[in-house]
Amino acid sequence: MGFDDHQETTSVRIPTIDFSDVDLKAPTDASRWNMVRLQVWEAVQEYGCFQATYGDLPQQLRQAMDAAMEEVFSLPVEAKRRNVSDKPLHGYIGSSPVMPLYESLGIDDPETDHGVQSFTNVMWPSGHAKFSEIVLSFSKKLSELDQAIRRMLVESLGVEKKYMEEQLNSTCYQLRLTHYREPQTVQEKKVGLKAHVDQNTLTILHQNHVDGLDVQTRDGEWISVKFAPQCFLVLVGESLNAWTNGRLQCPYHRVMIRGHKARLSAGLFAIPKQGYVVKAPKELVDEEHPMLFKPYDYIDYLKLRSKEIGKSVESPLKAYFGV
Ligand SMILES: O=C(O)CCC(=O)C(=O)O
Ligand SMILES: [Fe+2]
Repeated sequence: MGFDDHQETTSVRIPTIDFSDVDLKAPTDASRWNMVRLQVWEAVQEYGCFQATYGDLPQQLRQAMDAAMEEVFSLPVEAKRRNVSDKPLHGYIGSSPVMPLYESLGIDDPETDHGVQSFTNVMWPSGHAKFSEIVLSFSKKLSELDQAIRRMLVESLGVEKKYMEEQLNSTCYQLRLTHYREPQTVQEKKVGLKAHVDQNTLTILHQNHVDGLDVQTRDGEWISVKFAPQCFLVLVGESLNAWTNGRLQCPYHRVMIRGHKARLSAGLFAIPKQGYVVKAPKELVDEEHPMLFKPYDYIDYLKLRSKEIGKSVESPLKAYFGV
């Protein structure tokens, strides 16, 4: 599982859930909210992911985001290297010998003016208001979807009275922009991004028109995700797997570049805040569900992981913090 980057994919489809008529901020139609909540709950238990149809984020904004990504990735590498962060793995990543097609940039706090401005000013010292505006609107919309999905999950676990605030306030965001250039030679490996589980809480991914993301099922089969036009892919990460004491899957996924077109993706990552210790509520630990992980500091975990980038470990969180 997880290690074999060349195994064939199957035609099973991961579920698509329609958020279009769901009132995300203050649900007025409880029956619609509850119905979608159930679909979300079933999908994350079985697959740890689903596609979300989310018309509140207009197609135009997605296209603007694609154009903005093209523009930022076409900057000289010296400019991109100025994207640094004090958090491990949060800045520019590129020119890796094991993943030659992969290049990514990270924007911390992308749903705030301040976060976006700092990134934009680093990339374009004389400013780029249009870029900032697109990234900010895009991230704000996706963060609303993230909050609604996590509210649904906490309610489904039945711990909303005591832990809703904690769960929703435990995270900050990063927007990670990724460019996978087209393979230039037949010898060049087609692995865009090696199989991995996300370490953060929840990830919501957008891509340009080029597919390439594969997700692994519990049985070890790879599903090729065919993004529908209005869809985003929502993925559970290890921190949410740990917080729910293993009730949700956090699936392995990878990117394979199969054609001759560059792929772009923008993922909103909900990430445990600095200093937050990930620990399952005691209500989610019992005889039937013994505690799976020791409480851990997310940033400490990232530091450990960043030392072994490119290495495959089957259950990395378990290896470090398994009980
Ligand atoms: O580019 C993608 O679609 C996936 C990116 C991803 O899995 C990651 O950055 O963790
Ligand atoms: Fe990922």
